[in-house]
Amino acid sequence: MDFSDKKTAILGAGNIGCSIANGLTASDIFKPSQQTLTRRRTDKLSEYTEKGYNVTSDNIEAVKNSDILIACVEPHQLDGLLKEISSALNPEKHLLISVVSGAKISDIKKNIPDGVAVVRAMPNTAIAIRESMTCICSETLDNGTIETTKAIFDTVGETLVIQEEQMSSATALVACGIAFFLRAIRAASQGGIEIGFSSQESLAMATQTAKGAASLLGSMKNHPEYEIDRVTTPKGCTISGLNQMEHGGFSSAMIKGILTSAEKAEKLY
Ligand SMILES: NC(=O)C1=CN([C@@H]2O[C@H](COP(=O)(O)OP(=O)(O)OC[C@H]3O[C@@H](n4cnc5c(N)ncnc54)[C@H](OP(=O)(O)O)[C@@H]3O)[C@@H](O)[C@H]2O)C=CC1
Ligand SMILES: O=C(O)[C@@H]1CCC=N1
Repeated sequence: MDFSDKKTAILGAGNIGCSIANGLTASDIFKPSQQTLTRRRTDKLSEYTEKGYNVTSDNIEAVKNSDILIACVEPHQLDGLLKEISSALNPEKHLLISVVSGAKISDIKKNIPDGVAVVRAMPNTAIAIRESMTCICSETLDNGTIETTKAIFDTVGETLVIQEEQMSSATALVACGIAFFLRAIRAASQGGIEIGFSSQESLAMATQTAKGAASLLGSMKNHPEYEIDRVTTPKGCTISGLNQMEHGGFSSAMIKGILTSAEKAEKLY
């Protein structure tokens, strides 16, 4: 899909908003000059002004100058943003993509004019380096909005179209998930320090090992346990370490954390 004559507005350019902007620029699908970033404290976006993005605190101006709007404010800020931009929304022109956790399409539609296309997307911060997993949903699958949204997010990682009922689960597994795996890498590097590596060495070793594990699954398409079986030499040290981790609740802690995050995501808006 060609977006060369389209413009985007990231409404609420904080952590995920700026990550999306960086990813879209890295993918070359939108140049910085095609992207407007908004937030109230625009001084915090000076590096983006320098890179050629349009930066403003005026959401209405951003909406009027753009085709694809990506709402990236915190859940409690969403209604205020939508009420503010409502009069500038044009059903013939705009596609509104919300990455806001917990806010359903029906919630969003209450605050905007009839006919404006609304899609929800749930990316993660690895979108900045085009390695996101992004889950997408819309009310209807036949109006082209999913295709457009997918075409955009396909350039910055993998995408999966899901039912809206699964969106809070996707938030936990995909969006929060980045933090969970980062914590696992930190724990591994702390273990590495205890067995004799410097902090720097240990983090580099844990990071590359985690990357290798993820790439193995991505390339070989095997189940993790199949790849684990190839590491656990009988009577060896890997199975001793794995079993010790399971006695400490490793898998259980990850599963319970994901359940807790999914429950919280459902209640965020
Ligand atoms: N962080 C993540 O990894 C992910 C977050 N999400 C969702 O994305 C949303 C944003 O999260 P996150 O980036 O972490 O939060 P941040 O607080 O970092 O970003 C929100 C931004 O919105 C700006 N903002 C608030 N009100 C307005 C307004 N009226 N007009 C314009 N800008 C406004 C804030 O800046 P200022 O105060 O200067 O206006 C801030 O920079 C949340 O709904 C979250 O659930 C989804 C997926 C992943
Ligand atoms: O922590 C949060 O609520 C947001 C949603 C997913 C990632 N960050």
